[in-house]
Amino acid sequence: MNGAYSADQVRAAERPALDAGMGAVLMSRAAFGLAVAVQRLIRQRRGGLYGARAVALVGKGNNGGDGLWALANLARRGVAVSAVLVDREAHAEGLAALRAAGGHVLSLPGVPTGREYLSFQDPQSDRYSRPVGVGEGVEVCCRADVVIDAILGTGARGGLRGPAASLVGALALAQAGQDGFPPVVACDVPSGVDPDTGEIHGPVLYAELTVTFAAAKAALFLPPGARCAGRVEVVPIGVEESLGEPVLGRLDAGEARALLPRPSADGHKYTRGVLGVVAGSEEYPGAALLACSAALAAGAGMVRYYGPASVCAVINAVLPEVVCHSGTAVPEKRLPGRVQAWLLGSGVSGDEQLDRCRAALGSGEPAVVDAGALDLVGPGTDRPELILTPHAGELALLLSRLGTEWNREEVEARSLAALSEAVESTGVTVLLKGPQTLVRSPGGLGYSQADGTPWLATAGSGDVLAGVLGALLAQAASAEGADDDGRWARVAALAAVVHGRAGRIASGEAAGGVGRPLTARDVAAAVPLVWDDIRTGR
Ligand SMILES: NC(=O)C1=CN([C@@H]2O[C@H](COP(=O)(O)OP(=O)(O)OC[C@H]3O[C@@H](n4cnc5c(N)ncnc54)[C@H](OP(=O)(O)O)[C@@H]3O)[C@@H](O)[C@H]2O)[C@@H](O)CC1
Ligand SMILES: [K+]
Repeated sequence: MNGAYSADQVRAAERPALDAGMGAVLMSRAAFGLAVAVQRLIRQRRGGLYGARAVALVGKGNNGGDGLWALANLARRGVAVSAVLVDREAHAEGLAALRAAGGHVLSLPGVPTGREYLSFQDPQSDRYSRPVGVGEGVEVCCRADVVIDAILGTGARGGLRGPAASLVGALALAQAGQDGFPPVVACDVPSGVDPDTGEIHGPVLYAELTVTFAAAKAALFLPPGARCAGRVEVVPIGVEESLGEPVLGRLDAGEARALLPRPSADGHKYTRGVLGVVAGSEEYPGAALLACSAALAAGAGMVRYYGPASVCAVINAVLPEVVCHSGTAVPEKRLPGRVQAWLLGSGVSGDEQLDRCRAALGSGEPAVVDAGALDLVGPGTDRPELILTPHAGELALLLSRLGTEWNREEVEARSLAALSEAVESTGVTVLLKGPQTLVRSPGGLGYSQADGTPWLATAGSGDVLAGVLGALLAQAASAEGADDDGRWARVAALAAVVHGRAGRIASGEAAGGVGRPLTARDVAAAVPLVWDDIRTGR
């Protein structure tokens, strides 16, 4: 499985090698991997390295050291390279290597440029670094073929400060406003992003590629930081065996393939999982239709629908496979018919549907709790088999109801903290919808999935996800074994994979296209194709 690790975990894994005096070896492996990735990018853009220009923004620590060594490597291959020093110190050996390879050294205002600075780095040198203002720093970057962001890595605490913040702030404006801004390659993590939480404090550059060492850092899996990271490439540096368990997992195609349910030869519709759906309302019948079609498409053995007679009529006109029950819920009584799992809340409104949701929740089976039913889950519920599926705004409302004031923007800015608080307060599993879908349950590993496409942000898409998750939950609940702490989070992560991939199929991206608009119905229709698509392991 792909996993993401905290800065402390990576530091601990590096410790034995550092104690054995291998720090320089680790850095040379990291810098070499970074240089190779940058060369590849330059070749894609210009065909060759000759005449190309690379600039690195260089901080005071080892992240800056990686950038300096990578520039030295690029200089030896004919690339014209410059380092822009943004702090009062720089990695001494890296700086010496860059100078020896013929690289230029520029420093920002507030960064010493005179002999006292150089004497700290290189007592023999009579060369001064050239002072540049923020404006010239921006121009130098804009003329480059690639900008390497090597200001802060796993040693970052808080956002960029001082000269670095001024330069990155100005570059971020240029990047936002200028089509021809060169691609940015982030060294280990985008500077300004907290490596453990993905939170962004202050200015930050959007990278096309992040080259990260030993393993992905948690920030590369967590919004909003992950959105600044672009594509992520992991460069092994020889400490990977010591990393231990990741803090966040990501199901890859192979694992998703192994987890996707398949019917057994002697199975029947009941052993394949019966899903009870309380969704939609007279006001929003479409949510019920989408949820039921997605559940059928994701392989539920049978779908029972519970709701108003008018919605039952709509469903049966389009989906004759669904067994509909229009009776109202009697307090304290089970809804009729056996099910292995529930999908509750998508598009529900009115007391009748909420009573049905309450009755279903009281029955003890696992359930997807979406939209209108989220209000039914309170503090200390302590049922990991309930999977809540809020978006950022709904999670903010849930947390506020549980006792801490949050708004949507705060959830988006601190998504891991928000998710963790919801899980800890309620004791249920939570799937936070978004470009990176985050999942956590009270026990076991959390997940971050990024399988979809921006085209999925369309009305009804959440109802389809809820239907897929409901069907997978019913199938997981009726399957033998796999009764471990992590099963609920794993099912939720798998649903995110299926939904995301169905979106990429419906948008044409899975077949190599550039993407096209889709409807939630298109996504539901593409769900069964995921079983084939995932077999190719792409
Ligand atoms: N260890 C190894 O063997 C290997 C490490 N590798 C590489 O090293 C990177 C980690 O290096 P690192 O530990 O030197 O930290 P790094 O991120 O460069 O920060 C440096 C200093 O910046 C400062 N600082 C902090 N926050 C700040 C802020 N907001 N604004 C301004 N300054 C701030 C803070 O100093 P302080 O301010 O506390 O004096 C901090 O000490 C890692 O990401 C990878 O790229 C690879 O080569 C593989 C081998
Ligand atoms: K960086």
